[in-house]
Amino acid sequence: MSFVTPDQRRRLRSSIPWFTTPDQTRRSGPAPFPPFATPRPESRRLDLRWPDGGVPGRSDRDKEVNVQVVLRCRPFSDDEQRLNVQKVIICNEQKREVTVSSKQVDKTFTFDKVFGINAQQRTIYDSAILPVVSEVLEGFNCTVFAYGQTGTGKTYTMEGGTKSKGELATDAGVIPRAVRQIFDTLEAQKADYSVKVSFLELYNEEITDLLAPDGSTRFGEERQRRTISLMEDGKGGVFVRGLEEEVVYSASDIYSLLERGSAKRRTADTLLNKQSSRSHSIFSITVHVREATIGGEDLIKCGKLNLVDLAGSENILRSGAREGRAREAGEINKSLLTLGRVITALVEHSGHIPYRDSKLTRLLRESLGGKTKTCIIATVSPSAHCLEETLSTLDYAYRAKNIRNKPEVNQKLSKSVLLKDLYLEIERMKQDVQAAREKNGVYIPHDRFVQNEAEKKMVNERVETLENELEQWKKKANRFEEFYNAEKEQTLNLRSDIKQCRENLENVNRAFQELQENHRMIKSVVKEKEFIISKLLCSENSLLEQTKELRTNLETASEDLNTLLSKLDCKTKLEGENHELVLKFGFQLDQSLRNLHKIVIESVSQQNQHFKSMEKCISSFLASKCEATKNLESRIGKIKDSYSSGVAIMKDFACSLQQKASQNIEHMETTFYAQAMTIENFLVTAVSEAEYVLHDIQGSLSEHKQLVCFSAKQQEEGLQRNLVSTLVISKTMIDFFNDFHSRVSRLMEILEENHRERSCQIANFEKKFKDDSVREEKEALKRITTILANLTARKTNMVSEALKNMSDVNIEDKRKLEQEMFSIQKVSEDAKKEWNSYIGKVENQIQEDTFSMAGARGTMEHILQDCSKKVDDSRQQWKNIQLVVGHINNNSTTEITTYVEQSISANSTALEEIMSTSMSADGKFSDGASDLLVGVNSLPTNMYNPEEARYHCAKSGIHRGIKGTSI
Ligand SMILES: Nc1ncnc2c1ncn2[C@@H]1O[C@H](COP(=O)(O)OP(=O)(O)OP(=O)(O)O)[C@@H](O)[C@H]1O
Repeated sequence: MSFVTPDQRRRLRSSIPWFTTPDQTRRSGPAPFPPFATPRPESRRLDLRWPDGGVPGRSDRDKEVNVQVVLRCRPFSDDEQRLNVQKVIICNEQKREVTVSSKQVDKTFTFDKVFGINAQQRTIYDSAILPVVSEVLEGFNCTVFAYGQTGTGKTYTMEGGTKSKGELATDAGVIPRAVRQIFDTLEAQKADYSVKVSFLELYNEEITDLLAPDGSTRFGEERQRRTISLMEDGKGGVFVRGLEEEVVYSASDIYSLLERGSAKRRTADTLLNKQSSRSHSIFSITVHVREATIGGEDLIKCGKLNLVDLAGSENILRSGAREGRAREAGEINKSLLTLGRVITALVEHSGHIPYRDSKLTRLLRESLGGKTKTCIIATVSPSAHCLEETLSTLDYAYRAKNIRNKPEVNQKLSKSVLLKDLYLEIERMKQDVQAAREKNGVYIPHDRFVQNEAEKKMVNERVETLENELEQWKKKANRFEEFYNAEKEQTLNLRSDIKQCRENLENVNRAFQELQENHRMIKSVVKEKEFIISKLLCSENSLLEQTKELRTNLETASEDLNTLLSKLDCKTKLEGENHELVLKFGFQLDQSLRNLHKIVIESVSQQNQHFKSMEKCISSFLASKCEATKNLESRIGKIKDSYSSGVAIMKDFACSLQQKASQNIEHMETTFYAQAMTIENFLVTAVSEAEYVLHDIQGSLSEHKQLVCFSAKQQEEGLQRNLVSTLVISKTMIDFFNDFHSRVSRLMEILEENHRERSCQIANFEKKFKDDSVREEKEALKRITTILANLTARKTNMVSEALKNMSDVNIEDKRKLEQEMFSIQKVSEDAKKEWNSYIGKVENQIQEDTFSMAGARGTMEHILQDCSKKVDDSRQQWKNIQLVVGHINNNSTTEITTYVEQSISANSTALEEIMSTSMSADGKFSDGASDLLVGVNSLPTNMYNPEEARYHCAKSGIHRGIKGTSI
């Protein structure tokens, strides 16, 4: 291999992949790697080795690491000191905490490292950046970027204060220190290496090459500011087409390039920073290190360090930016905003990360969530004036801590591939030189060239845009395809799951429906029972009401009866009064008769006197007088007879009335007694019937209760059985899984053991091989030709022996694995069998349960029918009772009314009879009295002779009768 010497230093113009691995570089453009340019041409064996001695290991690939975030607080500027600005930032480097403390806020943030105002550049570099640069030399791609408000020391941190080409100044920043570390390490390792650098600026979304040659030609300025384009590499990465990489041979080379590039950076004087960077800059150092392998072929290890100095976020008002500067600041803020959105999306694991929204995020894509190791240096000001921006920076940085990258070691390249690329590049350059020398290229006027260039640029841009779009579409299509496939797979899985679920659901639904049905039935039965009971209670209540009503009616009837009895009493009283009246009348009559008798005696005595005086005179008239007396006597007898007959009639009538009334009362009493008895009997019957019905209902209820209890018990038993079987099966499953787990862990142990054994064997083999190689090399020096054959044979034997051993081990492993698999299969089979038996058991159980439930349902239906029939019967009975009670009530009312009416009419008839009898007696009496008066009056008063009358009386016996009456 021929190395290029320092005097062959030249610029390599290439299409440089951005933040990508060398294999991607190879694909993207011709001859991307410089020849090895170590200023020590002698070839040496390298001491540098990959940790795993080869391609990056699986563990490397899978390992995710968080983005490291370092916070730095700058000291007060002179102006701030002069104005005595309040300090709001307190840094605790030990605790790695930074506290923002002011009147408005008091907030503490923790970072991976925290550096206060007194932190030196060297301290920061040694503790935060040095490990990162070491990783670059191990073959990783690493990025360090500074982020913060304008004027907080990003450029100071990255580049440093004073620039010196020789020794590092104390305030030298990250870039010069990293360059120094890289060269020092490589030199110390005496490695064959090549280092190249690039320096680009991103200003207003345009990329310019800061290392492009100065305006040596008249188109210099134009070339200097010529924008270059960012291209997609088709594998998710980007590369900057036309960015020049400068091969460097020493640290001082880089310093001068850095100085040159920095001088070209767009800066401006703002209120917050006298030399404020108005663009983002990316300084990249790519290191290639050659290392020899066992096979003798050289491999090239590659690492890349990207040092990013972002333009400061700024408050346009406070930075005093106007017009162009304000637009510029707007662009800066926009790209930083996109960076913020990317960080947020990464932290929140959003499906879409908006990398494509700005060129800055496209360039930093691999550093944020990619395969690069990243360290962010967040810079803040201690000043209270910057509180808002400081908080925003701290929030931003704090969120960025959660971004996880998957760093991967770059794949090593073989020397031959590298050489091929270099030859191609040399060939292309030769052709260029030849064309220039022979002047057989294309020569056109400058204006046309500028025009053509402009057109080319436009076309390029258009192509780039179209390529981007195409790439995007392709990506989208891929995404959709992936999504479609995933969806398809998921749909299939889901379908089978759904099928399974449906089956399960159907089973569960069936069981649930059955249970629901049973529950519903039981509920309805209970409801019906409740309804029946409530109805019975209602009817009982209404019966009680009716009974009460009946009692009230009876009471009313008995009151009526009492009234009737009192009326009868009245009537009896009236009759008594009548009797008294009759007696009085008889007494008065007697009195009258006595009076009459007296009068008659007086008359007789007078007549006797007359008789005596006129005995002689009226003796002639005695005959007539005797006749008249006889008539009178007969009339008096008649009156006496009629009077006594009247009294007897009255007495008979009163007796008959008395008899009738007592008969009536007796009749009524018997009727009422009979009615009361009927009602009582009826009530007794009704109550006994009701009791019977209630007893029946209670019986059926208790029957139901028993049945429900029985079915519940049966269900409980079934569930218990299910539970037991579930427990058994779960225990079996747990046992199975435990067994499975123990077997798997045993398998793992065996595998690990095998792995260890194999590693051990390999290491032994390697060691042995090395020892043998050294020994054999020594021997080979002596007996190169003869021993070479033996050596080869021995090596072959050794290799075959080792291979045999390995294959034996493999066979053994396979056997063990097969054994384990067999046992696992057996366990699975057992589990399957148990599961099937369990399913059978469960099915039988369910069938039994279903059968018993059907039986219970039939019985319940039967009982319900009985119950409803009984309820109908009882309803009918109660209706009958109602009718009978109504009938009895009506009858008794009618009978009582009739009796009362009859009694009233009988009473009135009796009264009428009494009246008529009394009147007829009166008439007869008055007739007799008048007759008597007439007879008395008809007697001759002048001829009355008492002697004659006495004579006549004596003759007729009247005198005796009168005397007897008076006695
Ligand atoms: N840690 C520090 N020690 C001493 N001086 C510092 C420190 N940090 C920053 N400075 C000074 O502060 C000023 C602004 O720093 P610098 O230009 O690096 O800020 P910046 O963040 O890059 O600003 P911008 O975003 O505007 O470019 C400089 O004069 C610099 O020397």
